[in-house]
Amino acid sequence: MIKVFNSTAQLSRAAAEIFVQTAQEAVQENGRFTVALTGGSSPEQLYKLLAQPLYRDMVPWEHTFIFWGDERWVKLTDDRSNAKMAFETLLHHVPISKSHIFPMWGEESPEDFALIYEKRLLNHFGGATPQFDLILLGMGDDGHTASLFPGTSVLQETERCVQAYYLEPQSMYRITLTAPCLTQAKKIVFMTYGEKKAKALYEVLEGEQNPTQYPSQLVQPVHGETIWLVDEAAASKLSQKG
Ligand SMILES: O=C(O)[C@H](O)[C@@H](O)[C@H](O)[C@H](O)COP(=O)(O)O
Repeated sequence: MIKVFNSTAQLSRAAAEIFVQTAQEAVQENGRFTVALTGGSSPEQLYKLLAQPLYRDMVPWEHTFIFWGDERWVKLTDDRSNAKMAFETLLHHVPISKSHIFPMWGEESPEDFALIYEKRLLNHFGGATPQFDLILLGMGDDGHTASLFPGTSVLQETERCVQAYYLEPQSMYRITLTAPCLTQAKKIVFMTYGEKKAKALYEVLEGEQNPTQYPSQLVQPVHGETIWLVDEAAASKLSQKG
């Protein structure tokens, strides 16, 4: 499903409403809400909205569990950290227990921590395949999502749920949920806006199947649904506009 908005404010409000509704339904059905946050700049408005009383007071934070879809392998105090951004815009401002928040970073090596995070996920899901109630994602102007970047070997992963690898172009380690893990989600929401994303969004949604070049194409939920929240600029090359 693709929803096109004429402003990022409207797009972020729609994302906040989906977050609240999904959280309430998950807690009603299963007693808890497990969500993976995205990094980058696209979700910042959403996180700030969720920290405002209007939305904050509708989320069952005491039954909410926060993971991440990916992370840059930098300290949590580093401005490039996805977790730092989420704490500053959202998590420091809502009544959620620190024991319910699982930053995707540790003192171990990135490869060792990927194994630790994977075990943490499996424990959270009782040893079964992790199935998030909601995964928030962004998309880069090259069509990457989470830290699934074009042409990287992590795109071929079929078993592991979490992988860490050195991303040459950015000269940094990245750690990410893999495609097999993302596709198990019950609901995936992409937030993508800006003219710079238009070509990649067209290629991902309407172009040839080419997930190595456009990794966002890998995110096809097995059981769940994908909702693309986009603005008019990003949707400018699409024929089908929701
Ligand atoms: O760690 C990250 O950078 C994100 O997880 C990444 O996948 C992001 O969602 C896209 O790069 C889009 O980034 P923007 O929202 O800043 O355009």
